[in-house]
Amino acid sequence: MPPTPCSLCHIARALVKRPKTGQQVCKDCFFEVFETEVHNTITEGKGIFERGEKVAIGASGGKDSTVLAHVLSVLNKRYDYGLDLFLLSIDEGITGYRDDSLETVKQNQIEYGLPLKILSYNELYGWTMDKIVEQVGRRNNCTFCGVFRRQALDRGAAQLGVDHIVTGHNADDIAETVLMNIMRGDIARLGRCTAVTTQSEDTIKRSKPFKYAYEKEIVMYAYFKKLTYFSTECIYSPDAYRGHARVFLKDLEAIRPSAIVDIIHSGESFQLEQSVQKGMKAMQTCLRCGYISSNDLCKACALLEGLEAGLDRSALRQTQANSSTAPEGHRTIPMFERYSNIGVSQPSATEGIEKAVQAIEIK
Ligand SMILES: Nc1ncnc2c1ncn2[C@@H]1O[C@H](COP(=O)(O)OP(=O)(O)OP(=O)(O)O)[C@@H](O)[C@H]1O
Repeated sequence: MPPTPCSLCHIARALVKRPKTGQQVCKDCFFEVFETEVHNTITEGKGIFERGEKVAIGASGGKDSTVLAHVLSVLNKRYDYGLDLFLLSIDEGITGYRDDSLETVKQNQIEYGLPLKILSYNELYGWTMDKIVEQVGRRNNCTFCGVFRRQALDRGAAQLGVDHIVTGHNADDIAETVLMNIMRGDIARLGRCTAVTTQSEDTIKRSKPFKYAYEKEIVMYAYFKKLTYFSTECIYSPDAYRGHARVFLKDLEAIRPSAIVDIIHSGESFQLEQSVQKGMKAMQTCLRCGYISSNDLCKACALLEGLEAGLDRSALRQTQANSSTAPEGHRTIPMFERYSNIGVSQPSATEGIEKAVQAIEIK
């Protein structure tokens, strides 16, 4: 049988069947179409970047963020976005996992010529995930890790003086999140989980340029480009609830590959009713560390208090009666400095409270 020609250039031999569209394409056309789709996500509407912006790529050493670092470097040059790119890695303190993947990031730093900053949970919170798992067990550890990482990325970005963080969340991740938010009835998160860029008051802008990139295509891209990435799963138990959504999504994808993008489109079409929006809490700054929070204590400080008190589950159930200072001898996260490198002063905790009060005041 003669070889199938590429359905895009019609010249070279088709070597891959695109998981997203079923098109049979040659390697070069696959690279081009993959990169162009990411470029389209980046430039759609008024675009996610501004010229001259300093952008931190959340780099875990895994396939998604490695491909993101590579593709962003390529597109930044090809389309002259004018971005100043950095790699930002969070060391969660997971022996035999993150220490190995960080070695991959260090290699990427050399390959892509991008400056790298590594910030650890240990220096920020005084805890490693190894220590946390020792105390709380494996069951709830993903909650701690997710909350701590989110804040650690913001703090790392502030230290780098960047205004924008991009992560390698892909189409599969986003479709899973839509499903999870529906299953949990988390309407507020459902309303914002499909946005390419999110930014609330006084938080660093975050974007997901791989919003429409299928995980399978990211793996194919990394494989054909021979990129160096770390492919081991986290050694601690995965998020069980997300695991169910993932299995369900993979089953749907096997029957109908467009299921992933269809679920994202469904998520995009949800609109929050005004009554839901009104019920959402105003933001203030955490009384213990100054990080943006909808309660007196941010989630990370509430979790730390739980850890310090030797409890495992108390933390997410924040009480409004929290004290404003850490108990004696207990660790406080260094005060959050949103603008540490660019000389703009950060609002004080009281200013944060005043702002929150103003936000809910009926005038
Ligand atoms: N330790 C970390 N340091 C910096 N960024 C991270 C870290 N962990 C995750 N991220 C960012 O969050 C994104 C989603 O993380 P997730 O834990 O879902 O990993 P993933 O889907 O396996 O991604 P990857 O293949 O990049 O590890 C990553 O692509 C990366 O941009």
